[in-house]
Amino acid sequence: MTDRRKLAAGNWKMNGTSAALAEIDALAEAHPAPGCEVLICPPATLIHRAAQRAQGTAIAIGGQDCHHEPAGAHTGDISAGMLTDAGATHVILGHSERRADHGETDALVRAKCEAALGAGLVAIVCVGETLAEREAGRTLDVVGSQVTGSLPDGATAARVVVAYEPVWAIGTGHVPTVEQIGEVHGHIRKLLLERFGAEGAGMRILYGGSVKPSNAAEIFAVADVDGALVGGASLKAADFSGIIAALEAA
Ligand SMILES: O=C(CO)COP(=O)(O)O
Repeated sequence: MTDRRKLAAGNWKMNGTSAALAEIDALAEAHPAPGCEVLICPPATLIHRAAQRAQGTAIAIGGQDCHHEPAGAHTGDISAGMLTDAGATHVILGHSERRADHGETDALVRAKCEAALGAGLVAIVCVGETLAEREAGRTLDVVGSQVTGSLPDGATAARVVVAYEPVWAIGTGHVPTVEQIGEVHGHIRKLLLERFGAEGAGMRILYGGSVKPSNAAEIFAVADVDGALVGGASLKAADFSGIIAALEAA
């Protein structure tokens, strides 16, 4: 058995100003010694202050994207080194919203992942099919090629996490069945094992898409689900707390 430490990751997306930092305080108070890793990825404007607030707590702070180059003429972008400088330890890469809104390809996500690893960050690489792709029976092909194309050769269990987020489940309240989640997570695990061997056995695979306190326990009971990447339900400490509790109990 490979020991994979479970991870509850919150993706605040483009939500939150200064007042939202109080949620981090509340979360830290509710979980002084959680039985899983807890990560909050606030918008870039809050990373530095969030990291300061989280100091001395069990909560890690991450970014939601980084550029693939270390510095240069890239207006509006943020490098991996800037994230670590601001206090981040993790970064989400290749989220479907970035793939859709910013045209991010697997090759670009892979380059970003290399940059993140080079800066000492843990990279959470997102993959997932659209509804049309699922209905066409292409889910495993699509997710498989995203995993293959987005992960760099040097990926290790300690530094790379995969997040399976079906696009049609994000923010919709629609959740795949536990069988569907298990099928995709099992396929991702097989690909990771084939390519990375023991490192692939140790890599965490998170599920994301409409995870709530009410459905978290049944999702966490699925084989090869090592935690969650949570959007809406991570914005309020009370909701995220319920998901953390379900993961601790899993
Ligand atoms: O995209 C997600 C996390 O990255 C999931 O978002 P929701 O939890 O709001 O569906």
